Amino acid sequence: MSDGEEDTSFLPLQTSAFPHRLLTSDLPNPSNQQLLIQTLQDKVSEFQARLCREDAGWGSQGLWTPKQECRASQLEVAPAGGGGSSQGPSELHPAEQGQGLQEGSDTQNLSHVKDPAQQALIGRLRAQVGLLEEKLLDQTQEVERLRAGLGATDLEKQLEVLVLENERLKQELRECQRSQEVEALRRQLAQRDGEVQEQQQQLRELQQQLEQVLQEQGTEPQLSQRLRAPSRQPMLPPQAKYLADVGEMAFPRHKRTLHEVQTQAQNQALQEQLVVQQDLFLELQQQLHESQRVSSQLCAQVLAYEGEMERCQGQLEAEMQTLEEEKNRVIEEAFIRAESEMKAVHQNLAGVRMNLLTLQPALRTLTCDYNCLKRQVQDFPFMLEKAIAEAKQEICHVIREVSSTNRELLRKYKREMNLRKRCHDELVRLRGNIRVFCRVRPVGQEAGSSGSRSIVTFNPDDDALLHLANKGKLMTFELDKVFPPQTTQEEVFQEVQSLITSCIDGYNVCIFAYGQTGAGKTYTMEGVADNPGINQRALQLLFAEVSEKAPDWEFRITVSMVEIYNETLRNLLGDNPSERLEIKMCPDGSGQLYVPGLTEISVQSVEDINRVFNLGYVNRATACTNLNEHSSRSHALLIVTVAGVNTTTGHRTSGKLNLVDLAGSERISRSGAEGCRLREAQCINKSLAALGDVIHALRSRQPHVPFRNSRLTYLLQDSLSGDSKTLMMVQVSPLDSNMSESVCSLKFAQRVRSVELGPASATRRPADCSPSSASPTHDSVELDSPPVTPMPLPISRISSSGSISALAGARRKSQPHLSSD
Ligand SMILES: Nc1ncnc2c1ncn2[C@@H]1O[C@H](COP(=O)(O)OP(=O)(O)OP(=O)(O)O)[C@@H](O)[C@H]1O
Repeated sequence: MSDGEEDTSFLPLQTSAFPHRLLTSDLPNPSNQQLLIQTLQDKVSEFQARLCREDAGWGSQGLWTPKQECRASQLEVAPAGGGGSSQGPSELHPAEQGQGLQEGSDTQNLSHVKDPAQQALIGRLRAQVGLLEEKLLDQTQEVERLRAGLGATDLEKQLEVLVLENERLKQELRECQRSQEVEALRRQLAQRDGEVQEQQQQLRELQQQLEQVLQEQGTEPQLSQRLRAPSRQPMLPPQAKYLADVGEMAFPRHKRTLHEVQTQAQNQALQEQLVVQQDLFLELQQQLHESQRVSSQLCAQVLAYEGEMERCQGQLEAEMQTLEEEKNRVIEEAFIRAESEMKAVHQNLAGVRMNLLTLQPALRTLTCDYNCLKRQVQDFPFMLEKAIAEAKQEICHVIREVSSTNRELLRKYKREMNLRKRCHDELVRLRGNIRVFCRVRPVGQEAGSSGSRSIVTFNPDDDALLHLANKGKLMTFELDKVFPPQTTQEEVFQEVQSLITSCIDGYNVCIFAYGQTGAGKTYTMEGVADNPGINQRALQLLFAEVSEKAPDWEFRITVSMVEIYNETLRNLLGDNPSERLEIKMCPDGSGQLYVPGLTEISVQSVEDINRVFNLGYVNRATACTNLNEHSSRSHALLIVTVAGVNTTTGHRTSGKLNLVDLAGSERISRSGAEGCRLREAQCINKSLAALGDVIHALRSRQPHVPFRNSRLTYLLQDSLSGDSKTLMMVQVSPLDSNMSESVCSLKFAQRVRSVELGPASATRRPADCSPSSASPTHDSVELDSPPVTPMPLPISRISSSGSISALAGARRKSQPHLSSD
């Protein structure tokens, strides 16, 4: 070792931080620590044992050299600095060193160690090791306790893996180092042992030689002899041999010199051996440095692992702290929540208790009710049987009462019906069986109306008055009802529907539309497609009334369509519309009239009516070239027969509704007609005049009614006589261009209506009328014919069944249709 080089191989272990930190660290596996400590202790012990052996070897020779003293002083003073080697031989005696060993450490099991300093050092180390082992055990138990309390976490698992890895690396390192060191130490030990033995042998031989030389100083011959026998001193160095030779020559003078030389030679040899030992010692020191360096590395690793473990433990503790705080917080929240819930539950419980207390009386009441009901249920079959029997008796009694009441009601109903009919008859009688209405058509829709103005005015306070401005004079006409131009078809029909329904009761009814051409007769009777007139509405009303009376009454409604042109009667629903029909006396001697060949078609719905009207208009069109012209000059009759039977009483009724669209009432002088037109006009005027005469005669209760003056009145004889009801609808144009015709029409209406009504005659119902009354039998009966008692005219004694399905597709444009709705 050179001066200034710091030898730390013999630093006291208690001053090093390594063992303390190693043992006080929180290593998870104490067995690893113990193993490491044990390894270090073994190394120290082995090194100490080797030193002891060396010391023992030196001590056995009884020699103490300054070098040995110097090494001992280095063991003690090395921590103070690196000048141990330069301080020279220590003043400390070996005996004092042994005393220090006994005072400073446990000398147990250290008897083999001669060096007291080493013994003290080892004792202190062992004491530290024992102290640290106790600390380590405590730490290990603390770690185990924490681990048991926390359970395995990810951090702990990671720590365990690191520890296992650390242990494995340490083990490998220890095994490697131990095997290398043990091997090296063994070799060194063996070498040192050999060298020591060889040196001891040489020393023993030198001592023997020295003793012999000393003995020979007293015994020259023995010395000379020994000096002459070089073969016996083969180990003497050449200098000694040379000195022996010189001694032999100058023995007395060089005896002392020889002794000195030999001593020097021996010292030199010992010096050389000491140098070798020092080299060996330096080598061992280097090995110890190497071992300490490895130990330092291991300590660094252990420190790193300790840091890692401390960090992990810190994290673990922080996590535990966080979990603990979280647990406390959750427990506190749960406690608060549980308290509030408990409070709510207590409140609910209190409410439930209150409800329970409240419900108990109700429960008792319900229990009583239940028991009562139970008894009632048990008694129910008997009560039910009894109640059923009573109910049956009561029902039978009620049925009997209802039957008697029904009979009484039926009787009252019949009486009321008769009373109603009598009242109606009385009303009609008071109002007159013949009524005259006037309808003024609107301006602007008449042919040739341009430049003309209205001359008709109305009285807003009296709907029976009509004023006509004629050449500066205001003519006033009084009728039963005046319809101004704005009157709708529905309003007109409402005024006539009472007449129509009376035919269901067995009355005969005639409704005439009278007026000049274009005054609106056809519009009033037939109407237009989207606004039907009286014909369609009358049939629709009849259907409604008949259905209302069902099932007490069964009705059959039949229709016939007839045209009278130039006093010729034609069947519009027959197969041959051109065929002329005749009005004949019934051959059974009843005196009733009938029209042989007149077609009657039974209708039951709106669709049937439309088909009948189509057929009538088609047949009317085929009989003439110009339908419009022809229609203005012919009378069109729609004859509706309503026959009913009471399903209860068997009472029968039969009424006839005649809806007549008369021909235009123009004067011949105005039209200037000639030839055929003149004959047409003559026929029209004749029939219209005959109609006026008949109505006048009927209204004035004349004993003779000239029915036979025209085909029209003759055909309608049964519907005009007796208690039949007649309505004359006079159509008037309001234009001044039609002034004269309007005046004529209104005068005709006035003449018909102005007849004074006579005392009420004993009218008879058609069903009650006796057909035996005398009636004119000749067609040429004039107005002065003897009075006749009106009687019904049986029109269709022989009727051909009309085929509705054979209707042609052609249809007159103005033909209105009833809606099936
Ligand atoms: N009140 C009314 N409202 C609206 N239009 C009417 C009215 N009266 C008549 N008309 C119209 O006047 C025209 C002639 O009427 P309509 O054919 O009914 O006369 P008419 O008296 O029957 O003639 P004709 O004697 O030639 O048959 C028709 O187009 C008809 O639609």
